[in-house]
Amino acid sequence: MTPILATRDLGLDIGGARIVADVSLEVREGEFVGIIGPNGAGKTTLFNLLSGLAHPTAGTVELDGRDITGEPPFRRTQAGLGRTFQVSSVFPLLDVGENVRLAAEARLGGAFSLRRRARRFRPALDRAAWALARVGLADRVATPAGMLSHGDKRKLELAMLLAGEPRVILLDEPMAGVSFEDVDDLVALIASVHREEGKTVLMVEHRMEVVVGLAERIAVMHHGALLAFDAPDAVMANETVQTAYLGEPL
Ligand SMILES: Nc1ncnc2c1ncn2[C@@H]1O[C@H](COP(=O)(O)OP(=O)(O)OP(=O)(O)O)[C@@H](O)[C@H]1O
Repeated sequence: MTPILATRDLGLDIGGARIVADVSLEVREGEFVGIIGPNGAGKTTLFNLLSGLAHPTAGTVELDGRDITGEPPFRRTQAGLGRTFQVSSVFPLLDVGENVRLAAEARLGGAFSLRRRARRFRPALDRAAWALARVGLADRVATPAGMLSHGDKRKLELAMLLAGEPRVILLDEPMAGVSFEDVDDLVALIASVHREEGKTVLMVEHRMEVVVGLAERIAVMHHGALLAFDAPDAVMANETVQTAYLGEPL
């Protein structure tokens, strides 16, 4: 079966430095892939290459078997590739509902408009309402996004992503900055989005215990290269991976 997302010998050199090197991976439709690796391993850069924010100096990116390497980010979003960022990307002064509506409108191809009358763009509103309910924020619709807790901001970002109806979602450290007591809640939400909405998920996450609990396969990056890409048990038993982490417990 054609992988839903694939990279072939993907590489990025900047000023002679090898940031991403020869990364070839195939992700199956509906799969949950965790991406781990030490700071500076190239995980976010890989996401930038997948989402079109960075252009590779070698190799290709394919979505549904189609080469999208030369396509800009918005075309990839329209083709079903959505992502979140390591740093929260909500509009803090807009309320929760407006944040999600703008995300839904962007996907439906409407021009951004905060003043658009509701009835003129019903589909975006409906989709936004569905996405907010899906992440459990329906009762916060009128709250300015900047006033949400970190955990709820992450849920809002997930709602903004879901409003765009992606088939593949790239989550860049979705638990970053979230307080300890909110992590379980967010992990459960991400797991249910994967399971119940049938989304293909790639998630960068530092905490190994979180990745192992969610991912069907784990990609380990080190110095820009893919060190291993396998089931969690196999990755944890992999000597090269253990050596790369210099004895850090995985
Ligand atoms: N545009 C750029 N110019 C120069 N160096 C860059 C650029 N983008 C990334 N790098 C470098 O490439 C390396 C990989 O960065 P990247 O942010 O992808 O790592 P990461 O695995 O996501 O790290 P972290 O876990 O800290 O977020 C880092 O050393 C970074 O400084």
